[in-house]
Amino acid sequence: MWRRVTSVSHLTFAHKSTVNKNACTFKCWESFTTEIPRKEKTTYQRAKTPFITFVLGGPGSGKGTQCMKIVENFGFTHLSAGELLRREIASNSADGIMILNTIKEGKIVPSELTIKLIQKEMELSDNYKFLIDGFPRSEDNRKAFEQIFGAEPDVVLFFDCPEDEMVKRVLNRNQGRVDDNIDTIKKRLKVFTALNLPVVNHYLEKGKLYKINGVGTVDEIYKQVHPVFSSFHFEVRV
Ligand SMILES: Nc1ncnc2c1ncn2[C@@H]1O[C@H](COP(=O)(O)OP(=O)(O)OP(=O)(O)O)[C@@H](O)[C@H]1O
Ligand SMILES: Nc1ccn([C@H]2C[C@H](O)[C@@H](COP(=O)(O)O)O2)c(=O)n1
Ligand SMILES: [Mg+2]
Repeated sequence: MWRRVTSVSHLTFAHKSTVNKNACTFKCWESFTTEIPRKEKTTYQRAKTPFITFVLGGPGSGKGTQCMKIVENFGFTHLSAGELLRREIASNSADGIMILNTIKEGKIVPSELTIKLIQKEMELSDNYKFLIDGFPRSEDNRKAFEQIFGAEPDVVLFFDCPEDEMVKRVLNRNQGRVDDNIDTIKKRLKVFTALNLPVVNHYLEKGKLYKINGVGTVDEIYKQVHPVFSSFHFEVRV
């Protein structure tokens, strides 16, 4: 079952909170068993209504891991903003050096650039269901997306995970990422608290946020994620 929760005090983490105190009255769906309120019977179909899910959470909170399971079960196309940026670095494009330096510093790449990469992938895809992982990372990302796409996400997943667990996972990841070192992780966590939590709160206000407890095994966490999507009516691809 999903219940609407009214307190966001648990979002303050170890840092000084940027959470809006008024957020206490906002809507947020938090799971405690597997039942979930039925959504309106909108049918999502390519060329008519793209179904957009933003996937938020701190570094190492498990966004990419859970996205793989959503793809397997619901046929979404997974677009990781970080992965698109890393691909851009690898392609030696004109922006590559700037992106690399920004990522090394744990900072956020200019919104227009990231959105351009996301938009290109969406246009190349014949799918209509998208997981946009690691985006929006800031209010600037969010506003620029809404302005350029003229659309808001249908669902926002937020993986809520303690910092010590996130640090442990990132340091054990072993994928050769330039930002998986303790100095950059500390910077990424600060940026997450300062810039990403306001985005989380924005979607909390809008009643679009599904807060997932990011602690547990991959399967335990996915048990909270699955009912979010099984409550929607996706049409068979045309
Ligand atoms: N529930 C879990 N328990 C233990 N380890 C996990 C869990 N989920 C993911 N991991 C591992 O933790 C690491 C980080 O996970 P993942 O890459 O999915 O995080 P992320 O949120 O996408 O991070 P980033 O924002 O840095 O890309 C990976 O090595 C992954 O295998
Ligand atoms: N919207 C985004 C997403 C990512 N980045 C940069 C900064 C992140 O630290 C890095 C890695 O992203 P991740 O793979 O952890 O999602 O990519 C950004 O600037 N803007
Ligand atoms: Mg990731």
